[in-house]
Amino acid sequence: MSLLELANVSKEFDLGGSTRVYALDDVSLSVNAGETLAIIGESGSGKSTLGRLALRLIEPTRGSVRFEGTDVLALSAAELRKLRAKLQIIFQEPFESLNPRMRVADIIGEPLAIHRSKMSVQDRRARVARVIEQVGLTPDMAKRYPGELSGGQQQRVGIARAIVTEPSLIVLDEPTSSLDLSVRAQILQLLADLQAELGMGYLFISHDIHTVRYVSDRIAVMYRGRVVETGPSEQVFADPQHPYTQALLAAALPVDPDQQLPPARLVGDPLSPTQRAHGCVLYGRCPVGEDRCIQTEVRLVPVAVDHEVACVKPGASGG
Ligand SMILES: Nc1ncnc2c1ncn2[C@@H]1O[C@H](COP(=O)(O)OP(=O)(O)OP(=O)(O)O)[C@@H](O)[C@H]1O
Repeated sequence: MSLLELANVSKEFDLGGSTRVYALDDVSLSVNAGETLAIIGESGSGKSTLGRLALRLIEPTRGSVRFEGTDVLALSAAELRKLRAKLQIIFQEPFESLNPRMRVADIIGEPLAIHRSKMSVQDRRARVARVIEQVGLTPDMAKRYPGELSGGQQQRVGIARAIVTEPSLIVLDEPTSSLDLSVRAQILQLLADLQAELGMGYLFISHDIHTVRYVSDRIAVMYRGRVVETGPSEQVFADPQHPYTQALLAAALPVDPDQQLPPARLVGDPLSPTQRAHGCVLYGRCPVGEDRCIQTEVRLVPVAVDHEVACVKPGASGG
């Protein structure tokens, strides 16, 4: 069974009058235990909206969200609080997400006070000490304040706070993009080690193709609120089918000298977020777009095992 299952989820933000932002448009995806599903796309593609929606920090306009089989949208406030022990989130800016006036041990222990209120003070302390060690912090850091730590150490505190209640899924919203390259690699390694040890599923949001390639088992490529391609990462990287994925990879990865075809490039201007595309969401920017691309709804269709693409001519731009 999937840990997290989003089915036909849309999110529209009302800007007043009749203006709406179509942040997510009919998105379906799932995350299984122990795996990392990476969501990649440029700024404004709907990645953070998706992550927040998975935790019901915001509500979808349409569609369903299930966690371990439970309808998340039907939960009462008390039930939702309980669920948060199993479904955690780590944000991009560690410092902003940590209370500067609390000591590290209290920050990490706070979810236990909320979700494991019957736990004795002694057990709570022991659990916090164990998690501090698991994330690679030293025991003396327990008494410090976030402002006394480096960015990497702060993110380790954020990770410790997220895993202290033994969640089965963590949403990671650009967890390393505010960190230096060397620190970034260490944090990604820590996240991989923790996943191997604890078996958690990760919904990993990133705009960085290199990070995504390193961390993900499966990938969902988003553009303007829609998933345009999804599949096992290795396969999507080796054989991208959607012109947008091809352009994304061509822009970020070194050119293959054996490659005969010119790299895929996007043309024209992107659709405004307040316009909903009826056909392909990339129409107008796509190097191989045709009239039929806007005349019909473009759905995700299988091109290989577990590999789906929302394009009427997959593989066409050959980037
Ligand atoms: N509260 C809101 N009110 C109105 N529009 C919003 C709101 N939150 C997000 N949006 C819009 O929804 C679209 C998707 O935003 P979202 O933050 O999910 O994208 P993103 O892919 O995470 O981008 P980034 O990488 O820049 O964070 C954007 O056009 C954004 O401006």
